[in-house]
Amino acid sequence: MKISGKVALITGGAGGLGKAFAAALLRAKAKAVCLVDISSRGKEVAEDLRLQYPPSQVDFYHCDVMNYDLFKGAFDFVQKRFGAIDIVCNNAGMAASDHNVSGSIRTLRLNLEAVYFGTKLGMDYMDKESGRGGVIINVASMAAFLPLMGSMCYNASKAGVVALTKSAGVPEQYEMTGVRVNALCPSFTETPLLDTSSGLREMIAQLPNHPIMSPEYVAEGFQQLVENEELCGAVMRVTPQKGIEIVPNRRKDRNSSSKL
Ligand SMILES: NC(=O)C1=CN([C@@H]2O[C@H](COP(=O)(O)OP(=O)(O)OC[C@H]3O[C@@H](n4cnc5c(N)ncnc54)[C@H](O)[C@@H]3O)[C@@H](O)[C@H]2O)C=CC1
Ligand SMILES: CC/C=C\CC(=O)/C=C/C=C\C=C\C=C\[C@@H](O)[C@@H](O)C/C=C\CCC(=O)O
Repeated sequence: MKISGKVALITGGAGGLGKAFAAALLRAKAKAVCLVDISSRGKEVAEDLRLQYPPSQVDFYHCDVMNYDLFKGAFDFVQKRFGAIDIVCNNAGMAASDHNVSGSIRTLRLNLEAVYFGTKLGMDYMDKESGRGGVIINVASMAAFLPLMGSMCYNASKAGVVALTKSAGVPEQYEMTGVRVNALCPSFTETPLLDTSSGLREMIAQLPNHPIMSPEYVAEGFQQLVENEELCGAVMRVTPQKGIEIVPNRRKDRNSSSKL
């Protein structure tokens, strides 16, 4: 998809990766980006981006994406204001350690349930019937494949996002909807999330050859998932060791008559 002139909705847009994704779209001349976040910090982030990237429009919509009706309100707002939605990024996320039961349940709800809401809403608003097609990027993590110790629900939520995305992005579905759905799986990235779990930075520092990536580098992968029309149901890993790579899709190696 050519980004120029397009309209995007990014959840968790007040945070590290969400802001970097918004900036990447704005540099590529998106018409408008709406940052959807529970933190009122999003207002200043939107203001900052608006000043940096005229004449693109940048809005902030305050919303808890774990509430389906409130989240739908964000889609209605963007649709009404700009006439269409082309790009949805389900990025809002959190991490809690295993001993924190309520935090772990909230992690599953925000990182997986709300990504389901955003994927369903993205399809409802962008499919060929109500919209003009589009692309959904769901932010998972390398933790989907290489679990972080002490973060069962975080790891499970991210593995769930990968499975959910592959399901939503099967080619047969894309033919009907015109909406591509892809997953982005970064390794450790320099954002405020790394300061929410005690001892996490120390643990990362002890890993051999494990530099923390910049949000701007991860945003390069994000931009490829938006732009490359070949990618649907794709899972992209972004790591300092291997760079930006697409996880091979086994379906392609199978007999073409198989639906599995
Ligand atoms: N930083 C890292 O090392 C990695 C992060 N990720 C994923 O990237 C995504 C973005 O995280 P970061 O930018 O790193 O963290 P962050 O903490 O900077 O950003 C998360 C954003 O989500 C927002 N948010 C939290 N609860 C919300 C809710 N109920 N409704 C709406 N917004 C809500 C926060 O206010 C915040 O702005 C997350 O899904 C995270 O799991 C994946 C791999 C590595
Ligand atoms: C608690 C939340 C904290 C951080 C956010 C997050 O999502 C962290 C990611 C966790 C795991 C990252 C693992 C990263 C591994 C890579 O850097 C490489 O070591 C892996 C490279 C290739 C993989 C080879 C393979 O498949 O085995």
